[in-house]
Amino acid sequence: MDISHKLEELALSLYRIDAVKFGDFVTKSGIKTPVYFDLRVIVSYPEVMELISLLLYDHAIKESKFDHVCGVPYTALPIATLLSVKTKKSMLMRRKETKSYGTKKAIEGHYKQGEICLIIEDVITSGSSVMETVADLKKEGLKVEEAVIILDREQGGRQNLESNNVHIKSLFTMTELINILLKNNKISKQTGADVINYLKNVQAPVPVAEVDRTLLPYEKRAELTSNSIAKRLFTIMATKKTNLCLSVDLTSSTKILDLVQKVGEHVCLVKTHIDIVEDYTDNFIVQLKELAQKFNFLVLEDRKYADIGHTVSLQYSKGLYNVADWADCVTVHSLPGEGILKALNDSAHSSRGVFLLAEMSSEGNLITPDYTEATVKMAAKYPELITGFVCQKKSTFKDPSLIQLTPGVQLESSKDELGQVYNTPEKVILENGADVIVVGRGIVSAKNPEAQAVVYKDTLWKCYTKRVSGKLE
Ligand SMILES: O=c1ccn([C@@H]2O[C@H](COP(=O)(O)O)[C@@H](O)[C@H]2O)c(=O)[nH]1
Repeated sequence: MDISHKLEELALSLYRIDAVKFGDFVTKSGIKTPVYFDLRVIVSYPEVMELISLLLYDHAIKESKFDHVCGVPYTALPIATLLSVKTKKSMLMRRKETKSYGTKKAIEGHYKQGEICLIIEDVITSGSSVMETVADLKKEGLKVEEAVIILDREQGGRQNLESNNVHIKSLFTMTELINILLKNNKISKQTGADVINYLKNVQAPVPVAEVDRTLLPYEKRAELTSNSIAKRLFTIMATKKTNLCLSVDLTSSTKILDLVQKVGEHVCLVKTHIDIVEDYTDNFIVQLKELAQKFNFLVLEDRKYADIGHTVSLQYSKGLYNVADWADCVTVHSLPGEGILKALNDSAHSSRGVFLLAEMSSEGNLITPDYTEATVKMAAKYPELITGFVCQKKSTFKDPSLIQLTPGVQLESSKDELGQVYNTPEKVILENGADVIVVGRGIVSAKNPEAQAVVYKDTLWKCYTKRVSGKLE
């Protein structure tokens, strides 16, 4: 087969069926782009599916050694199916949805530990979707050495994956595809130039050490992170225009569900202390997760794990509460050392995250600046696990891909009788760098919690927009 001729045929087919579009688009995380790929449409064109599988086979996988293929959900699933049939290698399927409370596996299909799985994907941008699939396969003891891709958007995905020891073969880079369309007069020189300029801009690395993370909008920070929960949380905040986390510190499951039903639309995150719920049942979690889906918020279990790794892995995934099954993220102390992160990294589903406690809001707490610094250093080794820090100061960390979760917030500065220190929204967002703001009793104990949640939401969002627009006094 004349590969370059066939690749040209595929590029033109993708253009013809509208899998490649040019114009003013906004990505899921709010970034403007002049080109958009939607390869979901290929399932309506069997001749294009056939050409893709032929090219992937001939160009990318004929020489590869593997026991299974696994498509990244969802667009790549039918392509993986065709390649499984063509290569006579079995297919594995990764569930993208959260497991339904302990019954379903993340990877479906028959396999043995140590076998090699080849990944199939349609388009890579940062490579994070491929990495999520790789992480789940590796947790099952499978080896993943290679991913074959139709289109590489040249936005860091190849480098990210190669640095995680996943070798990439793609049919096209974005530049190669644009050049074919230009050569065949499908797009104007101006459109081609717009795409190339866009690529130059997005490829310019963000100098992490120099950037002031607090001036970047959540949309941009969603693009920078490799942590799947941080990406979702940044995106939810940008979409729902709220950075309010409700700390639902009530002891009755009915009261919790009732409050969350009322304020769910105003929050990006609901924080639980599951061990204070007096009438806990699995059905309570089912209902909480239904509300999370309905109102598009994530759930943080503020368990503040602080034991040796082995014990924490049991506390996290066993026992009455089975936190690993339902909490999108959990809080963890760094005090016991790295073993606690190793344990969670091994037992956590790839779409789970950790907020590490680097500072606390309570008066007289024993955390020192050295402890905080060591905590931040420890987190850097686990980028896929760490969503951010529970902390109080802007200077605690620099990385814009991580989230600052700040508790101890009420509309007026004050203290409670047990040493909790409250700062105002202005102080924590504009001065202290908070990204997600935890409010408990400020809402829960209000006469009208729903109305008070709206007041907090609006005040907090106003401070954030002031911060990113650079209009700081
Ligand atoms: O340093 C910390 C870490 C966690 N928390 C938790 O946040 C909420 C705050 O509730 P309020 O009613 O707004 O005081 C609570 O669940 C704490 O466990 C914190 O306060 N400080």
